[in-house]
Amino acid sequence: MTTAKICGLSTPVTLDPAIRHGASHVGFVFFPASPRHVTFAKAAELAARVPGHVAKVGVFVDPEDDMLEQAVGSAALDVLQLHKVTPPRAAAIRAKFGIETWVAVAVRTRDDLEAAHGFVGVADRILYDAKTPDSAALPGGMGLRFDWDLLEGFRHPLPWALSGGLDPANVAEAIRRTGAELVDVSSGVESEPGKKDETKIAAFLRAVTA
Ligand SMILES: O=C(O)c1ccccc1NCC(=O)[C@H](O)[C@H](O)COP(=O)(O)O
Repeated sequence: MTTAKICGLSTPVTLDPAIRHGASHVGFVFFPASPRHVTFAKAAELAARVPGHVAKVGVFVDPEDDMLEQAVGSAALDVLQLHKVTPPRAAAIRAKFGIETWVAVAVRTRDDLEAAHGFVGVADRILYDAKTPDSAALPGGMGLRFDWDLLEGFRHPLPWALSGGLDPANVAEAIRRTGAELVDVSSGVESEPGKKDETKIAAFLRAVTA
């Protein structure tokens, strides 16, 4: 059965429905340039509402240890999701924190998928996400989708998740075409950047389990 991470939650009024409607993972973004950024205090407040069967994922962009320490300490994170890290850096973070570690691989072409092989032994999961333009302020959360057919026949070296441009209308097809066991969404369940929408969250989670 496919499960889902709702990413970029920043308020109790959207976190609670995500949990109620069946998210397996909830994501908190620790990146000041993001409209979904949460402070350590806010992350602690949100994390306290998350039951044990739902995993708390911290989302980071090439983070310093100090940032990770404060985020892990305040929000009791279950998973570190790392964007823009090299394999040695991911290995160092995983060794230091001893927490399940995901690495985002930005995809535009079939060659981009090959980066996943570099993370064998240093990450627990690869999140295939759409590559954002070099000029973009964010490496994720922009509602961009990559060509799912690129995954066809690809031998995944690690457990993986599908991300990038998913929404309530396309997620069922995405799962059918790629066989993803875990899907991740952010802007596809928002009414505007950074503002999650309970109705869209519910519809997305319904479509995932349908
Ligand atoms: O969501 C953000 O603002 C963000 C900022 C910096 C790094 C990563 C970020 N999001 C990562 C995610 O896991 C998103 O859910 C993923 O990129 C998919 O986003 P979307 O295409 O908007 O569904």
